[in-house]
Amino acid sequence: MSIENRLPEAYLQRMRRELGGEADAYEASFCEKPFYGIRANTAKFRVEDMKRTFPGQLTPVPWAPEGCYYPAELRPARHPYYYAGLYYLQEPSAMSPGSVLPIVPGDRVLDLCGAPGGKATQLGMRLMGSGVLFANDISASRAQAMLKNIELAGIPNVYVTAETPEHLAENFPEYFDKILVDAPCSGEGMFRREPSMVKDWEAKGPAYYADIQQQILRTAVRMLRPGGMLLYSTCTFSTEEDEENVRKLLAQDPALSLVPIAPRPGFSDGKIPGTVKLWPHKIHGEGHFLSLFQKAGGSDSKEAAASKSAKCSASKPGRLPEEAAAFLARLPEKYRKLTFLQVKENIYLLPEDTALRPGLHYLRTGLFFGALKKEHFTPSQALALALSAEDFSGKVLYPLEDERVIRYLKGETIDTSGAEEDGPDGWNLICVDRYPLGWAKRSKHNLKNKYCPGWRWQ
Ligand SMILES: C[S@@+](CC[C@H](N)C(=O)[O-])C[C@H]1O[C@@H](n2cnc3c(N)ncnc32)[C@H](O)[C@@H]1O
Repeated sequence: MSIENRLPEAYLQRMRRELGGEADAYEASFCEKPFYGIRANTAKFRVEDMKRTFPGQLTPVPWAPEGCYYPAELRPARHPYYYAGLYYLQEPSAMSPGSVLPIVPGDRVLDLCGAPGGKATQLGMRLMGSGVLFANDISASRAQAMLKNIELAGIPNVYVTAETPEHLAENFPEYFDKILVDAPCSGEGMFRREPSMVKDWEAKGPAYYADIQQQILRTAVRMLRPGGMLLYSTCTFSTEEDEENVRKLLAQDPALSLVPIAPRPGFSDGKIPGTVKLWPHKIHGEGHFLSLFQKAGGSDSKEAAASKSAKCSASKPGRLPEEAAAFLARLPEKYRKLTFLQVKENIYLLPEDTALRPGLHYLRTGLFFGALKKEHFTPSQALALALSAEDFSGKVLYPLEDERVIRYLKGETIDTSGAEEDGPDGWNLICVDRYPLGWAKRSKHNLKNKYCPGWRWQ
């Protein structure tokens, strides 16, 4: 199909005007096939191990140290390591915002427009279990999809909410150290990969999104602590949505300054120095825009922000029911010292920052530890993926090539009679190599499958 038939006339005219001598290269990029990206979950799995898993098949994404390209025929989602949450499949350019925002363990991080969670899982992994990730999306159904990705990635220190930015801001004034606003946009950078975005562009256009983005950004800034940093990204090229929004935000809030993003291979300058554009005709990836801000006044420390919000923290919990307490006693100390929250039969282990606020729509409050049914405790799928094999004494380690790995992922009961891994009855963590997949309950010579039914290998 010709480029004129694929893209709206008004869009083509604008791009030809703006890109000048590069317009032909931009249009020619629509003949290329999309690029596929895989990002190591470095909280569990090193990039070198990922490369060894797919020998000779992965090549580095130049701007994202944890990212690689893979050939379409590889199908890494049909591999048991995918079910162990060891990597995430992500469009290569979409790896840039989560890699540029300078997250350090211990940070309070907000991903305000987070679903389906590509960047949220990246931010969460960079926290390495310390600090807290708030993963939010205005849409509850999209936030639900994000929750699954976060659980699969094994991120324990997380709150997942489905909230308006305004409602969050009322509850978390100047609370976060780092905020990502990966805003809804007109999607021009995705036209090659997702032609359906073209229809949305024709129906709404950049101006519609620019207003929403400005509103989201202003609200996000209210939640940024003095000294904190905010990354604003879109997957569009329109100046109205990108640089104009940067200018408006800087003009309306004197406390904000633009932090120049350090050059990386593949990064081109935006129209404002220090901002970044990724262009599909210059890189192997789709279009993106990035800008980084800092709020003045870093003297207001994290501790001060903590005391400001301490009055809203969770109330002191009661005692854990006996079976759940016995199970918790088998976990490492870092889990045992967490505050727990029981909501009906479900028990959650709250991040050190017990940032619960009444009236917010939480889909997840911390690590889902497990459920109690008639006093009996069942550990959760999320807990299995947050643990490492060393964290739990009762476990079965199957090598990758063992056919029982796929049988376990399909939900089958595994007969262990005569097998050397027979052990005491009770809960066992089933692992592929040394990476947890889920739970099974051993009874005599059977491992009764407790793998989450919705997650099964199809
Ligand atoms: C570009 S997508 C985010 C992609 C996501 N960051 C990722 O990497 O997977 C934008 C998201 O913003 C959400 N959204 C739209 N309007 C919003 C608003 N006013 N506040 C918060 N999120 C919003 C949409 O539901 C959508 O999931």
